[in-house]
Amino acid sequence: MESKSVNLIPLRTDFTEKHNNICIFGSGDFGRSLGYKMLQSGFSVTYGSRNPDAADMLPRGVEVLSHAEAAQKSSVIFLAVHRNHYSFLSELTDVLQGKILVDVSNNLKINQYPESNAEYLAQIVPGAKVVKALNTVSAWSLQSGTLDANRQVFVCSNDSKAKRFVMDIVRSVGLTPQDHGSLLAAREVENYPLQLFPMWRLPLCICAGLTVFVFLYCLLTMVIYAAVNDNKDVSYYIAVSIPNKIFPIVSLMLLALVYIPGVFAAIIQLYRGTKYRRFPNWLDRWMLCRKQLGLVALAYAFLHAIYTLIIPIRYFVSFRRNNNIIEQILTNATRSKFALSSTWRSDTYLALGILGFFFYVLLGITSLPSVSNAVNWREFRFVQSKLGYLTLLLCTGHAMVYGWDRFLLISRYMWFLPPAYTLSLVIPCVVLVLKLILITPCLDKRITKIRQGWERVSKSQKAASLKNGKVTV
Ligand SMILES: NC(=O)C1=CN([C@@H]2O[C@H](COP(=O)(O)OP(=O)(O)OC[C@H]3O[C@@H](n4cnc5c(N)ncnc54)[C@H](OP(=O)(O)O)[C@@H]3O)[C@@H](O)[C@H]2O)C=CC1
Ligand SMILES: [Cu+2]
Repeated sequence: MESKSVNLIPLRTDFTEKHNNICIFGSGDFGRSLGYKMLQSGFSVTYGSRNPDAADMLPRGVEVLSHAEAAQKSSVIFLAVHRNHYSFLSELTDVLQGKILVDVSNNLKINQYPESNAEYLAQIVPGAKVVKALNTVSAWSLQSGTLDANRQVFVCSNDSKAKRFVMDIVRSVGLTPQDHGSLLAAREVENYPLQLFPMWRLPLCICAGLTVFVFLYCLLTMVIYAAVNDNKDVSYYIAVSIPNKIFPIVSLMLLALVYIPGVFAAIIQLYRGTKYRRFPNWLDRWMLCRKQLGLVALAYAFLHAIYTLIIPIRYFVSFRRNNNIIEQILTNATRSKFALSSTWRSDTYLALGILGFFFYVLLGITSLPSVSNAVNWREFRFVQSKLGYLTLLLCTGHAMVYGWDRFLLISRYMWFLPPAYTLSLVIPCVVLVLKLILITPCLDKRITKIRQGWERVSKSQKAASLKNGKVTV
């Protein structure tokens, strides 16, 4: 509600008469919504259209003229026309001389043309000051006012004055302009709306790959093995039992994958003796998608928690339990005594799971922009690193106590394959052991020094600098 009232008040009042009039070429969806928004914000709007008389769906209170007439009414023209129709502008080069021409266009594919639409426009109308803006805002959100998700407007131009002017207009309609530099950046800006979750692709692919792998592993060792060896049909495991193995196993693997690149980075820096050299590309990409990896891991942990809660109400579980009791009554036998060690084991396993899940959720919450913006850098690092490792430790402990000594029992190896839970322990154990080594005082001190800018000078570098007469410390 508040955002709407802000949108209605012009934030800048020093526009002159001519500046206060905005010209829009094109009376289509975007042109219409933009005009509506401009009117709301206190600007007067003139449309340039091929058929001024036929443009009857435009907001009330606007003027509709031919392109040439409309252009004369304002010093800034928003071009709400698709790129493949820009050719009509070549006849208007005289009237567009010195005008600010705002390119709002998008393409259908990433890097569809050799040059950006804005650069192409600058070639067609060389006398105009071309500014790229507003292409990341949809016509629908402009008109309906649901701009909360995409308030940011990237603006770029070779003319800094024109760029500032357009940024002021953008601000006046309640959006947040972001200076993206020269027109060279237009290509990148035009690609933004076409990208589909770019940071999520790698984490989702890794997650999908691991899910398929663990599913096949469980299918083989649980369902197919039982069918082949014991002639038993346990295919119903596919609905709940196997997913409840996949979710915790993949979740723990993904959580470990969040922390392993940090460990690799520290090892690389220690080996190189400097932080002033780029990491390999694969490591950079991996580091950048850690948050997404963590969130996918959290989603799987959630599913594991829900699947675990429904275990007591499953038919097959209650059937087995009741059958066991009935059998004991009929044979008048007590099969098992209360085992203290098993009680400890199961309680520890559950407690570690609950605590691990709690910190998991806490990590997820602190990665939300609204929360991470409210904490300083040190607090953020504390939560993401220290609490992150604590979560990994608790969850690894949870999986270890769950499995206990099962990995030692040969009867648990189906076709020589270890029990599925052991798969989840490999990466976390590697990460935790490496981290333990890295936090030993001698290595920790060295890494801290490197991260503060210290560099190890190699013998050859020393010799070279001595040769050049330089003194190195
Ligand atoms: N729709 C959206 O949500 C968004 C659109 N954009 C961009 O805004 C621009 C306009 O999109 P949109 O409004 O959806 O498209 P429309 O097809 O709805 O409108 C385009 C307008 O361009 C004009 N036009 C069509 N053909 C020609 C031609 N041969 N010569 C001159 N003018 C012509 C017409 O206006 P008239 O009849 O008055 O001349 C027409 O209404 C595009 O570049 C698009 O990429 C950017 C962000 C979001
Ligand atoms: Cu669990």
